[in-house]
Amino acid sequence: MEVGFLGLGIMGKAMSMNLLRHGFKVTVWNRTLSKCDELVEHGASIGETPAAVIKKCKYTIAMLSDPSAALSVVFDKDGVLEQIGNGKGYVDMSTVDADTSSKISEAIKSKGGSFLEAPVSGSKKPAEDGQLVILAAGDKALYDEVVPAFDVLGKKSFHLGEVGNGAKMKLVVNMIMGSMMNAFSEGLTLAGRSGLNPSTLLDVLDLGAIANPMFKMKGPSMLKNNYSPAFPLKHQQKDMRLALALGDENAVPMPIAAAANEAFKKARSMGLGDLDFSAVHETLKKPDHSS
Ligand SMILES: NC(=O)C1=CN([C@@H]2O[C@H](COP(=O)(O)OP(=O)(O)OC[C@H]3O[C@@H](n4cnc5c(N)ncnc54)[C@H](OP(=O)(O)O)[C@@H]3O)[C@@H](O)[C@H]2O)C=CC1
Ligand SMILES: O=CCCC(=O)O
Repeated sequence: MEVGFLGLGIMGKAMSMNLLRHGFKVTVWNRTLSKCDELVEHGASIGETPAAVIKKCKYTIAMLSDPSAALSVVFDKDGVLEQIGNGKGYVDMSTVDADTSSKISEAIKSKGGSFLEAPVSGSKKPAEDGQLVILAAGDKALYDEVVPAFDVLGKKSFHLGEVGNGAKMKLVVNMIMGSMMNAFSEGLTLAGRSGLNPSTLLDVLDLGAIANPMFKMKGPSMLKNNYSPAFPLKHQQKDMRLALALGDENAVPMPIAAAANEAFKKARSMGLGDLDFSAVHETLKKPDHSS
């Protein structure tokens, strides 16, 4: 199967590498074109623009940072819309809001192409290992056609109905995750400041009812102040912002998510946006008055 891939950031690189490893022919494009080189070393071809990738491939996947990137790649000069048409499918796996996804869907369909949104749960390691959870919605015929790619990228894929449902599901999941990360950070800090060993807290948590893979994976590196990015904090804050907007639309009070969003904003203001989202932990540290 031949696929195009637009966006080779942390996730896009791991996902396209995985497709290549499983025998897919992959044509890649990235805004910073030099990021294509490593993929080419592993057998990928390069498309000079998103339009060139769409022209070459029957199916194209996108994995871009945010709504403005997702819209730009479709609507701008040399973008997806210039070459999409009958018999071509576009699968946007970026995390965006339902409105953005619907705008892209309408534009693609108006040119005769088919569209699927398919954001994912799971981070860098699951992307490398093909263990993502795929939250697809939109054209069911396209979904059925790209299942072989989803089977390589993920451990499970859902088709959630009409366009927008995948985006909403993803935002709800990440809203919960961002709130949990803040509670976890507060707990680690409280343990340390009140004279407990935070490492022992990790062991206790892991044996109880709130044990989860995120605490287990992130806890030890947070205690070492290691925030090497798997899921960049700026993207987590974008997801909190979009989830809060969904809460506004539906009149759902979300005081916990709102507080978590403020903490992620504070972390961004401290210059931590490109670090892992667990760097929100740094917002709780005492300022250093030693100098
Ligand atoms: N990292 C993670 O754990 C997960 C991330 N996600 C979501 O997946 C998406 C990608 O995340 P991730 O790979 O971590 O992000 P990165 O920041 O690593 O990569 C972002 C990608 O978007 C591209 N991009 C940004 N702005 C534009 C633009 N205006 N026009 C064209 N391309 C642009 C970047 O290009 P360039 O290289 O030129 O900057 C890069 O390829 C996001 O929506 C994120 O929320 C979902 C699940 C997990
Ligand atoms: O959007 C990012 C999700 C990260 C994860 O599910 O571990």
